[in-house]
Amino acid sequence: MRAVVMGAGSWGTAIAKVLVDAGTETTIWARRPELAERITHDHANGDYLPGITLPDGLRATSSVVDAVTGADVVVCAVPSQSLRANLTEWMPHVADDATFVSLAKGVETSTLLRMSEVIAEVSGAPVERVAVLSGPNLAREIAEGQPAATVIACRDEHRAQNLQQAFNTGYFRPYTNTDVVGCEIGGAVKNVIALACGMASGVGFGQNTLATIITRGLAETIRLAVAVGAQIETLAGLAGVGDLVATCSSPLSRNRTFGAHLGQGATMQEAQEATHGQVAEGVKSCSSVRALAVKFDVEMPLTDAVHQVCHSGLSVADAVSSLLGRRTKPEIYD
Ligand SMILES: NC(=O)c1ccc[n+]([C@@H]2O[C@H](COP(=O)([O-])OP(=O)(O)OC[C@H]3O[C@@H](n4cnc5c(N)ncnc54)[C@H](O)[C@@H]3O)[C@@H](O)[C@H]2O)c1
Ligand SMILES: O=P(O)(O)OC[C@H](O)CO
Repeated sequence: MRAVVMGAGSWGTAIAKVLVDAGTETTIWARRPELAERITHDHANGDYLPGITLPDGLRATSSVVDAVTGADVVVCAVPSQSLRANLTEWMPHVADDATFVSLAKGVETSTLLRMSEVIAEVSGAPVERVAVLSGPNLAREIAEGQPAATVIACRDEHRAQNLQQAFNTGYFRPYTNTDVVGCEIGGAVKNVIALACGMASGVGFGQNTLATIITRGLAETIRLAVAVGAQIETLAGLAGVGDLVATCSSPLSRNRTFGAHLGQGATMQEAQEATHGQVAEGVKSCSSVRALAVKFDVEMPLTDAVHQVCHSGLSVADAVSSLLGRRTKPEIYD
């Protein structure tokens, strides 16, 4: 199996290292030629993963044709909102029977499509050739070889099992799942909930508040996921609660960090600047997740609040008051 990782940011680079460590022949595509050079010659990607030594076996290129030609597995490692444009550019060079793996955690704002749906639409591939990799996987920890597990979801179980072998190392353990919808909704919504946790910690609230946001965030994630067609068990797994806890708790999370700046009183622009323009997917996906909730008639108060803070100028303090001022209700309802 020959894999190509399209995108040499934090997660693309870490997952390319995983693939090589798993014994899979791997190329990584970087947009900038100088970055491809550095990965090839210095075995480093200091912009995204400073201090990490990449394996000698990892080949890097900035040529799309060179990267994609002959690849059996195309790993899509660019941000959600730019996946469509990037993939459109790559497609003329992708093999007819290639398998796609999406790493992106988001919902397209212009169409409300999940990333696997965007890939199927742009590539014309049947959904059985599109997989998703998602779990509690902060790139830096994986690149350091810290133990973690993930989920590889594909409607074609046999394809998921082949991918499982291609990504399996002594420190990175993939489980298979056929519930692509559950994994994708879990991955997209946890970024929004991590923004809320960041806001709370930025304000100075403690663990009770964070646990409340994580738990109620999981409740609204499950409501949406099930409405869209997911299995509830998936949300109790690595791509649901696992990723939610990791992202909401870790200072390494870009979404949580972005939210923390807002909680400390920064404007959106100041938060962007403070996080050096790094991609916090939830900032855009809170709009598309909220729109999906409206479409499926699902109540998502935390997502609503994050959306209003990020896009309607609501202050974090007013968002807190409005969340706590809602009518009281049972913990469990449909
Ligand atoms: N970083 C993590 O810990 C992590 C872990 C799991 C999943 N993810 C998900 O993986 C996806 C990629 O994340 P990442 O951390 O590698 O992001 P990143 O910002 O570190 O890197 C993004 C890569 O995409 C490239 N790119 C191509 N077109 C782009 C465009 N139009 N705008 C911006 N970048 C463009 C960039 O050059 C860069 O190489 C995201 O959806 C993220 O949610 C990230
Ligand atoms: O840094 P974040 O917030 O994009 O989160 C990274 C990963 O998705 C964690 O699994």
